[in-house]
Amino acid sequence: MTEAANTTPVLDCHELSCHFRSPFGPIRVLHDVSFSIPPRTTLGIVGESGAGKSMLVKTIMGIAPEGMKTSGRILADGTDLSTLNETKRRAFLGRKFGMVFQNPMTSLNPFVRVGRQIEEASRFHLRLGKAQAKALAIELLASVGIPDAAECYGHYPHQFSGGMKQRIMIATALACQPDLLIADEATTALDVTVQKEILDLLQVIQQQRQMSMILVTHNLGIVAGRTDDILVLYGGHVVEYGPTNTVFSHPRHRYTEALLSAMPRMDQPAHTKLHTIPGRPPDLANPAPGCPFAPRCPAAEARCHASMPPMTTSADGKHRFACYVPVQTGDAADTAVERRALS
Ligand SMILES: Nc1ncnc2c1ncn2[C@@H]1O[C@H](COP(=O)(O)OP(=O)(O)OP(=O)(O)O)[C@@H](O)[C@H]1O
Repeated sequence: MTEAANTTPVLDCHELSCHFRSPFGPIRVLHDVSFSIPPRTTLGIVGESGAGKSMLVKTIMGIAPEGMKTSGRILADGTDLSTLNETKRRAFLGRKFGMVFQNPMTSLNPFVRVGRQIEEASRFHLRLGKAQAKALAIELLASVGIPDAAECYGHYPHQFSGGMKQRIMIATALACQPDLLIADEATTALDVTVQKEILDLLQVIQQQRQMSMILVTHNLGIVAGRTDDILVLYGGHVVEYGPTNTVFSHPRHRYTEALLSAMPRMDQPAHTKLHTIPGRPPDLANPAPGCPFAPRCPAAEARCHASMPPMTTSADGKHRFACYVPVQTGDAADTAVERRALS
C-alpha cells in the first residue's frame, strides 16, 4: 500500500498580531494576520518598506525584538507552538524551519570558517558527530553551487563574493533539512544578475527537497512565476491573499492593483513610464480608523476612511481581500467575512 501524502500545512498562522509600547502609546505592527502554507508550496509575502514583512517572519521564528508583544496561534506541521516551552520550541523551530536573511555579510561570522558555520546547526539539532557534520557541510556547499566544496569548506567568508556568501547562507539554512525555508529579502543586497541566480537556486532546491518556502520581498517581480500564493501586507494588515496567478491576473485590492501597475513588464514598449503610488506609507504611531491604504487610494469612499473593510472571500474560497470598493472582475459571488474585532 502506498503512503498517502501528508497534507497537514507546514505552517498555519491564525490572527497573528504584534505591538510594542512607545512614548506615543502602543504601536501595532501586525493586525490579525492569518495564512496557511501547504506542503511543497511557496508563499510570497509582499509589501513596501515598513509593511511588517520582517516582523511577521521573525514572530513566526520566535525572534521578534525584545519588547514586541505578540498574540495569535502558530501551528507548525500541526503542532501548536504555544504548547511547547521555550527550549522545546527553539529546538523544534531550529529543525523544522531554516531562514536566510537579507545581508549575508552580517549573518556570517567573519572569524569562523564557513564549513564550521554550516556544521553548527546539524551538530546541535541533529546531534551529528564531527565527521558526519563535515561530510554534510561539504555536500550542502556543493548542492548550492559552491565549486571545489571540499576546499571551500575551510575558507573564511571574506574569501567569497556576495552571491557566494548568500549561497553559503542557504547551505546553512538547509543543514537541518527544514520543512520550510524562509528567505527574507534574501537577494535584495545582490546585483540583479546574481539575484536571479540565487532565486533560481532557491526554486530548484525547493523542488528537489520537496520543502515549502516563504519568499519575503518588496518586489512583486520576484514572486511572479516563483510562488504558489501571495500575501500582500499593507501597514501590518493583510489586504490581499490568494493564488499568485489569480492575484496577478485579477487583483481585487486597490493597493495590489497599484503595485502591479508600478511593476516593469517585459511586454511593455521600452521607455514606458512606470506608475508610482502617490502618498506615503501609513504612520503606525497615528493609525487612521479605516483602511490604511485609503489616504492613497484613488477609489476610496467615505466608509473606507471610517472603518477597516471586512475580509471578503471569493466564491471558490481561495482568494481573500479587504476592500470596500474592490477591483471588479465580473465575479459577483464574493462572501464577506467579518474580521475579528480589533482590540
Ligand atoms: N525593533 C523594533 N522595535 C520597534 N519597532 C520596530 C522594530 N523593528 C521594526 N519595527 C517597526 O515595525 C514596522 C514593520 O517593520 P518591518 O521591518 O517588519 O517592515 P518590512 O515590511 O520588513 O520593511 P523592510 O522591507 O524595510 O524591512 C515598522 O514600522 C518598523 O518601524
